This record gives sequence, structure tokens and C-alpha cells, in this order.
Amino acid sequence: MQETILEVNGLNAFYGRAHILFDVDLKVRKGEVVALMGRNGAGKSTTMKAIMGMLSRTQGEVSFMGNAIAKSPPHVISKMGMGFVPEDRRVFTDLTVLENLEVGSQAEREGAPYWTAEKLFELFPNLGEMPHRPGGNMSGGEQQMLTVSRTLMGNPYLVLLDEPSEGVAPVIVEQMANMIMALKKQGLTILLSEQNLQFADLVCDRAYVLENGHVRFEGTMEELDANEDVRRNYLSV
Ligand SMILES: Nc1ncnc2c1ncn2[C@@H]1O[C@H](COP(=O)(O)OP(=O)(O)OP(=O)(O)O)[C@@H](O)[C@H]1O
Repeated sequence: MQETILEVNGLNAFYGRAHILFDVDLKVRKGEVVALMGRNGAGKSTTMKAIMGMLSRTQGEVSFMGNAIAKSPPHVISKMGMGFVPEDRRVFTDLTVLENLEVGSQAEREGAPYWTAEKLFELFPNLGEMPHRPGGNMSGGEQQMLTVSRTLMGNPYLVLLDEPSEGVAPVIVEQMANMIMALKKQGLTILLSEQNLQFADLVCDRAYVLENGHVRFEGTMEELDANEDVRRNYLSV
């Protein structure tokens, strides 16, 4: 069995007094694409932010490549090789595509795919056609691709990808799915938050389903597809 890249045990998270995550356990192994699923408000983004060290109040254990990171701040976790593409996909609007990529650049990491702007332009030909365009003059889908690319420029071992298919045109959704499959082939490990079961079925190996901050299901995509109760009760399908 492949080595475990990320292991979360008994993760609880709070916004002020509101208790949002309840004893979340999850594991991501090297080379896997794992889906974090659930309806709006289930706790997917909160789980990612908590893993990334972005929340002020959490309890539980998070281990990344064998290192305990639950008390580490986001910039330290990023430097260790964890990339995060948040839902709001902010690009630097005054910087060009190439400049945006340079901002994300980190040193090569042994055992992680190595990315250059040229390699990313092969993966996202749209971006390759506009290297000098300011980020502010791009469509939402193009900005989405740029945010993913900027994160990859950090040569991460693991990428947390928050709802890549949400709010973008169907043609971009298709490109996103192709992109994730291409990244998997390169050996990248991905934890992907997603509401859309069709999309997750296309690109993911396993899924965790959240409801009200609790993990309600854990299994392969085949097991999830076959589990009508989970799909009906906790997903919008
Ligand atoms: N900054 C915040 N302050 C207070 N409560 C928050 C905050 N952000 C999220 N919440 C609440 O935490 C719960 C989980 O939200 P979260 O964004 O993690 O869900 P999600 O599964 O990612 O859903 P979505 O698809 O809508 O992003 C929701 O009840 C939400 O209202």
C-alpha cells in the first residue's frame, strides 16, 4: 500500500462559539485523488482551511508526510509542500499570467512533480496563449486555471482543491476534469472538495461524505455510487 501523505484524526473546528467540524478523520495516500463531498455548508471548505492551518480554533491531529502540523501556520505548511486552491480563486489582477506564476514559484521537491510555466502551458493551452495578459482581464474559468497553476508552481506533494467545478461554464468543468486526470498521471496527490458526484466519479478514487461537520461515509467511488441512502441523504443527487 502507498504511503500516507495526509492523516487527519479527531479534527474539530470552531468559528467563534460555533462548533463546525466534529471528530473528522481522513487519510490521503500518495498518488490518490480523494473527494471531500457534501452539500452546501457541510464543512468541506472548513476542513480544508483547518488542515491548511488557517483557522484560529481547532482541535485534533493533522499529520502531513509524517510531520504533526495541527499547530503550524499556513505559510509553514505551504513551505512543507501542501498547496491550497481556495474556493474564491483570487489571482493578482494587476500582474500578468507569467508574473502570477512567478509569485507561486518554490524550489523543486524530491518526489513531487516539478512544474515550470512551459509545462503548465502544455496542460492549460488557454493560459499559454495569454502569458502577458493581466489577471484582471481574464474570464472566471481562465482565472481558475491560473490559480491552480500558481499553486502547482510551488511543486507541492499534495494539493487541496476547493470545489474546482463550482460556478464555471461546462466547457471549463470538462477542462478541469482533464486537468485533474493529467495531474494524477504526473503523480500528484489531491484532496478535492466537490458537490457534484458525476465530476467526482470522473476523477476521484475514494470519497468522504460530510454532513453538518460529521463524516457520514467513507469508501471508494464505486461504493458511493452503489450506496443510495448516502447519496439521497447527504448529497444533492
Ligand atoms: N467565517 C465563518 N464564520 C462563521 N461560520 C462560518 C464561516 N465560514 C463558514 N461558516 C459556517 O460553517 C459551516 C460549514 O461551512 P463550509 O464553508 O465549510 O461548508 P462547505 O461544505 O464548504 O459548503 P460550501 O459548498 O457552501 O462552501 C456552515 O454552517 C457555514 O455557515
